Amino acid sequence: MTWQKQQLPADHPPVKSGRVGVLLVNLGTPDAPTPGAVKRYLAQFLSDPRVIEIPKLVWQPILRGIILNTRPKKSAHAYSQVWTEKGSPLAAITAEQAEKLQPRLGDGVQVEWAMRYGNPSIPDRLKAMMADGCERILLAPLYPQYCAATTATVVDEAADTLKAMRWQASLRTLPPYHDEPAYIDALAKDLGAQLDALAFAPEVLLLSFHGMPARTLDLGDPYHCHCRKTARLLEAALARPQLRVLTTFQSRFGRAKWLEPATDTTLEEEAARGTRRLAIAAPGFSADCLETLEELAIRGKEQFTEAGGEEFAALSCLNAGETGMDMLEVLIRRELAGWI
Ligand SMILES: C=CC1=C(C)c2cc3[nH]c(cc4nc(cc5[nH]c(cc1n2)c(C)c5CCC(=O)O)C(CCC(=O)O)=C4C)c(C)c3C=C
Ligand SMILES: [Fe+2]
Ligand SMILES: [Fe+2]
Repeated sequence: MTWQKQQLPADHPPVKSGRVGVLLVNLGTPDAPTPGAVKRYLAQFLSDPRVIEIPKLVWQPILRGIILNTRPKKSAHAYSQVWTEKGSPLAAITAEQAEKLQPRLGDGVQVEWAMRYGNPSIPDRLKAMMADGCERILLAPLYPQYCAATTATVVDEAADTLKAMRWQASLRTLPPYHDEPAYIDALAKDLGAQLDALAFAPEVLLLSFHGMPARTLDLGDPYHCHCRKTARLLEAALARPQLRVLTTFQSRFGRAKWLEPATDTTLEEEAARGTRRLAIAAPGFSADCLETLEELAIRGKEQFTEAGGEEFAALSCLNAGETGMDMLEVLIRRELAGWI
């Protein structure tokens, strides 16, 4: 027992010590596919200044006055199309990733998962891990490509949680892994197998990444470059010269200019220029979610076929499959060096 622990009040719960924690974090999702739950989630998500970089006094009236009165109903309908028995796909898959990582890392490491927006929250999980004796915690934002709107805000939230503590855990963060051989090889293996299993031979493979306002690139966010590098390395690793590989950005939000080319317009343009068979993959998403299952697999298919395309396949993310879990174990074990 350490000196500090002997000073705890007599009624303090027992403190285990020396454990290592790993907290897997993904973006977040509503608790239910209903307008009310989606509104609560979007209010938190879209109030984050890392996500919407517009002065609060200008943005909050637009968010509260317009967006939160219109978007939740539309988004809830989209969520209801992909919702599962285990809840939101993003939360269910992230939970499964944590569950499968736990035995791979052994008893000395406690694996937990959190959502940056919604539940379970980062503060809730960090406090629970510390109560269980985790004195060293690896924060693992599951975003291969760094972006201030995703990676940085996870670190902010963890730091804000620790800010209120006298006795803090030591934190490390998993760096972006957009060009890690373990990630590129996992994608090439998994997507290659999915392409081979298709009933048709695609002419085009579209690699669709989540979009961002274009000005973030000028402001120095490496996200665009990370996406481009992932795409270039993945194309080389796939080594399918007969397949035309394109990179696009999806999920445009608001009126500002976003990174281009856009996934939806590219799907229409490809069909219009004569492409008949197309497969789409989303290598930037570590888990299937609304953006892949609804926006790409449902709406993307409609966009492509209505413009004249004939065969369309949306390939799944690495999720909690063996290939993806092997990759996560490699990346996380390396960050735990010296801790376990
Ligand atoms: C300006 C708004 C948005 C930015 C910037 C943004 C960046 C960004 N998002 C992801 C990953 C995901 N986004 C998801 C959903 C989603 N994204 C936005 C808006 C912005 N995203 C909204 C409003 C929503 C909610 C759904 C909707 O109303 O359309 C999801 C899926 C969540 C789920 O529950 O399944 C993911 C994952 C990245 C990686 C990113 C920047 C790189
Ligand atoms: Fe998003
Ligand atoms: Fe770039």
